[in-house]
Amino acid sequence: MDVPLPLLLGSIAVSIAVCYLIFVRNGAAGKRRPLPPGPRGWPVLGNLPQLGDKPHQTMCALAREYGPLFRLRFGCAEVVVAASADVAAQFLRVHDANFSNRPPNSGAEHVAYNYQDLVFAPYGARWRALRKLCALHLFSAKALEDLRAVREGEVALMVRNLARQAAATAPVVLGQEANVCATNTLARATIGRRVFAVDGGEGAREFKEMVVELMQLAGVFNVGDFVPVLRPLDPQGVVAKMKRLHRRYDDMMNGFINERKDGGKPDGFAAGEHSNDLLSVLLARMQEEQKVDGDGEKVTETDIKALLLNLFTAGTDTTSSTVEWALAELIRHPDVLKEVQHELDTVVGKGRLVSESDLPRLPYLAAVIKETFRLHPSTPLSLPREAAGDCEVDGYSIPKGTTLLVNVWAIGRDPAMWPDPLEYRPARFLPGGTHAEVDVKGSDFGLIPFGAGRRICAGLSWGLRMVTLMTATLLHGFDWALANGETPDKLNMEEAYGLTLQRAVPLMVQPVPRLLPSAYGLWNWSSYCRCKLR
Ligand code: HEM
Repeated sequence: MDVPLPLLLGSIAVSIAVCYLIFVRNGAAGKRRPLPPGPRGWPVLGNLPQLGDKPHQTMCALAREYGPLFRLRFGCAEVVVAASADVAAQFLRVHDANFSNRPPNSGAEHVAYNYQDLVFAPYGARWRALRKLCALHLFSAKALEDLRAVREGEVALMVRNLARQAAATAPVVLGQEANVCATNTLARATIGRRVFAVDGGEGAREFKEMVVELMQLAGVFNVGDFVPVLRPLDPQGVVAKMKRLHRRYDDMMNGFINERKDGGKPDGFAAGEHSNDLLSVLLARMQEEQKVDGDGEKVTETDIKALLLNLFTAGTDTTSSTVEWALAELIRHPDVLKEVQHELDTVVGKGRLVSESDLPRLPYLAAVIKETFRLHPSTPLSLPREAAGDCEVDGYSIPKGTTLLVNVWAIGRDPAMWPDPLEYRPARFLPGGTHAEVDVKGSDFGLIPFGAGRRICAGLSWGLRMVTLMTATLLHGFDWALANGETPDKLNMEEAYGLTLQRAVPLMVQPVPRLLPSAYGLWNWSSYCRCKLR
């Protein structure tokens, strides 16, 4: 974009003045206690240019230099980064009430219906009501149990589809298969039907790309969010992309709602199956003119679209990319794969697929899932929080308005917490291991892939159940060979940064069925034998 020089210079001058005023104010506040240490930043932009293309890794390195609580400046915004379990616990347990809001950002404004969603809703009655709605209809113990057959059915469908593909020579893009499964499962629970054909197709690829694009855009530290006068200029083009993406999501959400209003269904999809799926409940509330929080505004179509958007974006790629990382780690660690398959064969046998009722009897599998979350948390910097008031943490002043980033990725690799932190070793979570009692549900701050405190992931119970069931079923159902002549020791494990942690190179595999054909619902022995013999 061409920006006239006088306008640019004027903008920078105003930015310097605004930032200076903020520093003077924060300097006065900081007299009581020092601000946390941190690297010196650039004029105006602060530390933004130093973040690199993988900010969670840069911030991990900075923690080694400045300690587990350090300070950055993004334009005019004060930022603190928590990079140890102890410091994270200070923020998310001791001071959680003070950090229960999210800072303003262009993603919430331009994609998430101007903060009308759940993820970015200000902490208060409306946020509470939205969480309650989700808990009641999707994530409570009862709702989870009611929807168990949906999850098991969709996972079985994915596995059957993979068993069919195993007879072909084309490699499978595992993340894509897992994404179709995660998305269809969530869709059946929320809008009462699948959104993709089981083998995915173009629509599924497009949807995954949309979620990945959203996560990439949300992961960009947008200069316009931090240097107010540069905001209208949108120097990185992020806002323009967000607006375009929002229109595509909005079309999709309108499609879901209009189809339900018309009582119809698009070609090729099963009719709606739940008269009490989340969409039905929300539409009924809208028609009855009920209020979201019993007190504020009535439920509107925008509320419904914003909530569905949250669920479809926060709940799909997070789940499928964790499954993809798990499979990649197990392909690299055949001894661990053998151990987990032995456990699965012993508990489940070879004549059927894994069911959710098997999961409590699979401790080694549970350890595999924890170890995967430790090394590959799907949101490496969690979601940001904002200080509602001044507070003190670890002897440092944290002024009101400071943005908090919790480096979940760095905490999972902290050598002070985890012996041999870079080694994939699930046994550390088994009885007798160094971390036998640790779980991922927000009370052990060394392992918080779902965050912690009041704003902990709303879909934790669903996400954890899906990741565990999908991984278990894939490991039980197949042996895995890498495609394209790749060898396990050379498998590329690089990360591509976004708000969620994608693999830089998607995992391409050849599944080789290892159960009786009837377990997959396959009765065609010839196609089964062909894939067994390859
Ligand atoms: C592997 C799966 C998942 C991971 C690792 C994950 C991780 C996270 C994290 C780190 C946060 C921020 C928590 C914080 O601020 O402390 C979050 C928030 C959230 N997640 Fe998840 N998530 C997953 C699956 C899901 C699913 C399946 C859904 C819904 C279908 C979901 C919906 C949400 C929502 C609505 C929030 C915002 C909560 C709030 O602001 O109150 N997530 N998630």
